[in-house]
Amino acid sequence: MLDLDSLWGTIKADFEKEVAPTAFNTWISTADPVKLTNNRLTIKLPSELHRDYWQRNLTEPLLEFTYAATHEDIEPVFVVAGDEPDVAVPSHDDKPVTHHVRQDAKLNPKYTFDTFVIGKGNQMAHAAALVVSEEPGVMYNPLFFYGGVGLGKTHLMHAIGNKMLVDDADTKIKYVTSEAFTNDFITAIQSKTQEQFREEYRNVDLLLVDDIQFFADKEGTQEEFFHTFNALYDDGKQIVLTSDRLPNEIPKLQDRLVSRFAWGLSVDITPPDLETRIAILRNKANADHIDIPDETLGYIASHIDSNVRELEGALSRVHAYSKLVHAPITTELVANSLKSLKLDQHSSELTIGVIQEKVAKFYHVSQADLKGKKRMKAIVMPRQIAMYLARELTDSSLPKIGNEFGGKDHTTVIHACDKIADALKVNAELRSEIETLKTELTR
Ligand SMILES: Nc1ncnc2c1ncn2[C@@H]1O[C@H](COP(=O)(O)OP(=O)(O)OP(=O)(O)O)[C@@H](O)[C@H]1O
Repeated sequence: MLDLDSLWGTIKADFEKEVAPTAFNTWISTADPVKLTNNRLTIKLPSELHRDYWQRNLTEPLLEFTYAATHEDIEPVFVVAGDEPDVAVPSHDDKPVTHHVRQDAKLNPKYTFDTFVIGKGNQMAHAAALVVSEEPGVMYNPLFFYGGVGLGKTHLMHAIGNKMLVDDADTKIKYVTSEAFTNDFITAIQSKTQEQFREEYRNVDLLLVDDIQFFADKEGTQEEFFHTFNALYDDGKQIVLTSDRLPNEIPKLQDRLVSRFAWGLSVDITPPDLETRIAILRNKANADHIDIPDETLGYIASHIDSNVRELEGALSRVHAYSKLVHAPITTELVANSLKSLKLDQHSSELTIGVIQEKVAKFYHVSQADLKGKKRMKAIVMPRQIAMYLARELTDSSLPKIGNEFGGKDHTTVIHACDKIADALKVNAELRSEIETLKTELTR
């Protein structure tokens, strides 16, 4: 995330291109960004009139510009100079304790239970999250969410934290991705501040670690995490983890971690069905004040069935497009612009069969061999490449991919993907072959 000054510099430059010079001097130059915390950007304005103007006319472009600069949803908070005690930039000494806590937590305020749409694929995960937020450290510890990308694992994780903060603003929460944990740990070693690191990670009521599949292969980090886990667990503190797969499917994850993760509850999230996708779109449209008929929401939802992130992106593009062409959103408008709205890139157009055909031809093997059981290298490698590409380029689940390769188990697919991912790191020739295949397949 950019710092406040750089972010504001980018926003101002964007506004400068967008509005007339007089308007720029009147409204933009007089605005003073005072803080950026928890995805809330506080902007101090000289008068009520300025605030009204920003709220009515400048919020929409501001949201667009902040999103373009940060790839995050930043909520603007407008305060009028002199009105608001919170306006002054607090010195480190007078910051309320809760600010430290919230800032550390780095929770997205929009990821709450209220904004989460419950459907068949996430019902169980939602229920478990709710229980944990009400009675942390008691029932399901650790709580482990797993499933494909963009299906709401992070959202639910933050919802637990946000709920706990509502119940008690002093709750100490730490949210990190496994990569951030690893980086913090390495920095601590380099700067000899391990004590501080431990203090920071073990002195919390709730620890949220996202995407722990990236702990694979990281021996030292796993060791440290093991001790962090034990310290928190023994203290009755809640731990919530997410991953794209079950702990025992994460390669090179120490057995003692796998077994500890199994102490609590592991629950998967699967892609939403059509009704849930429509409900998610409806919620998002309402939240963002986008005027769109139900029929059109249904139309979009039927085109995007991969994940919720894609779904939200599609709605934003449709919204931006309707503003660009100064036309209300209708099914006709969307249907006529499928290409420019990137809604026709339905990933199911690229089937696993097509990938198999292309890979077989490229490596001079038969498609039947790719689906078969032969173990010689000349066949195993193309088979693994085809599985890898199926995982990368389609939205098919692991079991579905396994199925299309002659009924193989999903762990075989995971193994193949990991093998190729590892080989790609060291094998330049393979990198170029896969690039060529990808280009041909996505053309
Ligand atoms: N059921 C839902 N209701 C409302 N919004 C949802 C739901 N599921 C996901 N989303 C939204 O979809 C987007 C992607 O979700 P999220 O980041 O939680 O996915 P994820 O499973 O953590 O993916 P990744 O593995 O890529 O990190 C977020 O904006 C989130 O708010």
